[in-house]
Amino acid sequence: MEIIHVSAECYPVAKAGGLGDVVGALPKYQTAAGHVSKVVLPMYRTKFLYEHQWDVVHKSSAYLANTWFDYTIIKERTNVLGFDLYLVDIHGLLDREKVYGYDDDVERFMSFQIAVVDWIASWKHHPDIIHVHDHHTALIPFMVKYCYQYQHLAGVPTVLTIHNAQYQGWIDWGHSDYIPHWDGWRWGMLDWNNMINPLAAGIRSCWKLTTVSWSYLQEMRLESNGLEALFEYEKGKSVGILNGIDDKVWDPAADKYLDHHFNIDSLATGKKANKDFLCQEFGLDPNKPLFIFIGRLVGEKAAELLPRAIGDSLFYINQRMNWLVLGSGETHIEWDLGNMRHFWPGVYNAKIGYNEKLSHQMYAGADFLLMPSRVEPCGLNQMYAMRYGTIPVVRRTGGLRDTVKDFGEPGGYGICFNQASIGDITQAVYRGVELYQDQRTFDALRRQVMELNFSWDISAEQYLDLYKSLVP
Ligand SMILES: Nc1ncnc2c1ncn2[C@@H]1O[C@H](COP(=O)(O)OP(=O)(O)O[C@H]2O[C@H](CO)[C@@H](O)[C@H](O)[C@H]2O)[C@@H](O)[C@H]1O
Repeated sequence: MEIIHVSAECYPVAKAGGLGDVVGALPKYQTAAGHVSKVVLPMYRTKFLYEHQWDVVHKSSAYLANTWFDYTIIKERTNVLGFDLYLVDIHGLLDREKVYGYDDDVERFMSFQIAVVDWIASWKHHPDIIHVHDHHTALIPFMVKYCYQYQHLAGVPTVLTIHNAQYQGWIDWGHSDYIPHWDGWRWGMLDWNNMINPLAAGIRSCWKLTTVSWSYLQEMRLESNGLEALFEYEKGKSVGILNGIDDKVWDPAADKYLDHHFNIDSLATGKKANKDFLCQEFGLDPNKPLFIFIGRLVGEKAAELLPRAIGDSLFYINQRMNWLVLGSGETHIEWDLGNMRHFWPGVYNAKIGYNEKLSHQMYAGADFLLMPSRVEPCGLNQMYAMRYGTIPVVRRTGGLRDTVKDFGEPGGYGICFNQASIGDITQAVYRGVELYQDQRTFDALRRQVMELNFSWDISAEQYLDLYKSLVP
């Protein structure tokens, strides 16, 4: 089967969060299973671009409204990632250093999608599946169905995976001409609350809709930033498939970012060596349990609760733990978390920014990982943490609910709580501190989480079954 993934991110080419991890891993597993899985993403100016060799495979032009733009498709020469990787170069629009965050993001991702469809439309054959991810690529299912010039692609099955329904890519109706000439009777497929809503258009136009956990699929019908009724309406074509993790990249026995490798047999010494390193680097106490947070500092992750929750847990639990935070996001949260370093020297530290290497070192060296998320479609951090013998402390929501079971329940191994509140977080931290004192139980749980299998093998199979149901 030939599958084309179209995405804004793909690790290690360009990653801003979990989307990059998924698109960097799933195609690898699909290719290993004997399929042709291709990834197409914008050509940003990233390190990966300059460190690899590329061949030009297609050059053409298209319109964005009344503006004619040239695009070039280049392909990585050696298949270094384990699948075919294509980048779309649109000079002046896509060739920037960051993935998102520019004033013209609408124009950037619109022209990217047009170029991708225009390129696929020029092929002599049709791919079996076009698989798009999140709102940046969600207009593609609409375009192949309803844009006159791409009508011959209308029979190609499209799958939309929603990694995060909070962001929908809203476009003003004044820019409806950004979409190549389309069947005007279909305006209702694009509209949601008097705006063009690319995510809503993708949900309506795609053949199958998937989300990255079963629980998130249910939750979206109740809370999805305005699209609740649509998810309810389209439930017949919706499926929840839990993300996996790339167990080659995330392997404590071979992780290229770690100085001290370990496996389940050397868990105690390996974790200690990594923890000692972190504590030394960040001026923390290696004899106390180390709690970490890694992620985007935004409301969805309940990140604005962190300063109070960390402060309260240090105060009320008598500084019987250390904290290390890695993240970037809203400025006031960054500022609060950075500033706290002066109040809690020796037990708290934070690195504000994005740092892939440090994130691996933290999963390896920590005792507990906190995820108090308000919304968590799947969550990868908790799975990475467990693979590195770190106990997850999570709010019961979305994929966190599906992957972590409280150690108080039969067969459980993590710490779970219900509310994204200071009280619930502090209480959960207290349970962690107490658990750490009971070294036998704590060690047994660390072994248990390391043995859990979150590999992509199972989920990749589920995607293939879904594709097969669409291909004649
Ligand atoms: N400052 C920083 N420095 C280094 N690394 C950092 C970092 N901040 C985040 N990361 C990394 O980014 C990834 C975050 O992945 P998540 O899945 O937890 O969240 P995200 O909300 O981005 O993804 C969305 O898509 C994914 C994929 O489907 C869903 O799992 C998730 O629930 C959904 O919100 C992890 O690899 C993490 O280590």
